[in-house]
Amino acid sequence: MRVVDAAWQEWLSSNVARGCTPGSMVDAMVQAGFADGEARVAVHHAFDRRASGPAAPATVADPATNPYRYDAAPVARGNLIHAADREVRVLLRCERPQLVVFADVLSAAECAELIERSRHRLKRSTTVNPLTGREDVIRNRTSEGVWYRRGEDQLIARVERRIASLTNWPLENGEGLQVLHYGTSGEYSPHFDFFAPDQPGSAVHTAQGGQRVATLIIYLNDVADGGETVFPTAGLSVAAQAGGAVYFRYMNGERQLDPSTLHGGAPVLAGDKWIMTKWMRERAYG
Ligand SMILES: O=C(O)CCC(=O)C(=O)O
Ligand SMILES: [Fe+2]
Repeated sequence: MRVVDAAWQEWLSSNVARGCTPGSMVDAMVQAGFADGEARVAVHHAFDRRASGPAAPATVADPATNPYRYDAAPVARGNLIHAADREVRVLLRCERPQLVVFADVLSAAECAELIERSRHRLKRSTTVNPLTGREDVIRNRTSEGVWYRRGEDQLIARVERRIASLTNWPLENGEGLQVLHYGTSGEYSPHFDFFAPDQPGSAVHTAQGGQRVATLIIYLNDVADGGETVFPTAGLSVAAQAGGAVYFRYMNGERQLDPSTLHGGAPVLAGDKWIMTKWMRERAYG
């Protein structure tokens, strides 16, 4: 008979913090050799502990006074990651900021289908107003987008399962996928994907699912010139190549937010650019 030792306690609290469901945790413990009743009690207590202590407030790290501590990212190690139904190649890993570039997340046919089905649904993109929390159309984000509900159809559901496996983050913690289109000269100036903790408008967005913790941007076409995803603080840019993707993680287990994940979409200099983005939350979303 197994006992809930310190290592299991640690496992329980980190899975509660990651937003796992009680059922999936009980199943995992039973598979590891715990009796069903015992697993249920341990999981129940782990959720109680979280309910009794408020989570530390999220804070933006400061390189001078409070540097970001890089804990282990959930993405698996290795050069090839088995992501549900597809083998995905790793092209580059960066530790500071925590970033991984992938090839072949989507097939050419999947990219083409996602572009075609999005083309007629596009709307001018908005940006969250940090003061009000409302979505505003602003000049520094010249793109058009469409949101897909989670699991909206078979293709979206399959891609979401693949992304959850690739990023090793629960599917339920993901926002709906967003497809974005930039025409020639379209761009998105540098910004953070997390909600600024000190801005009153952020509470509206974090009320459900908590903070954003990581982003996966998938490129749906090859951009003829320009349109890289740029990380100005890190001095890094990722070229848009159909089926490839960039993952970056900006919140650690202590709820620090990494300012070196500042990023944007560089102006498209020739042709157009299509991307699909998955934002991941601390807890179940939607
Ligand atoms: O267009 C890009 O490469 C970046 C897009 C982005 O940062 C976003 O949608 O949040
Ligand atoms: Fe972004």
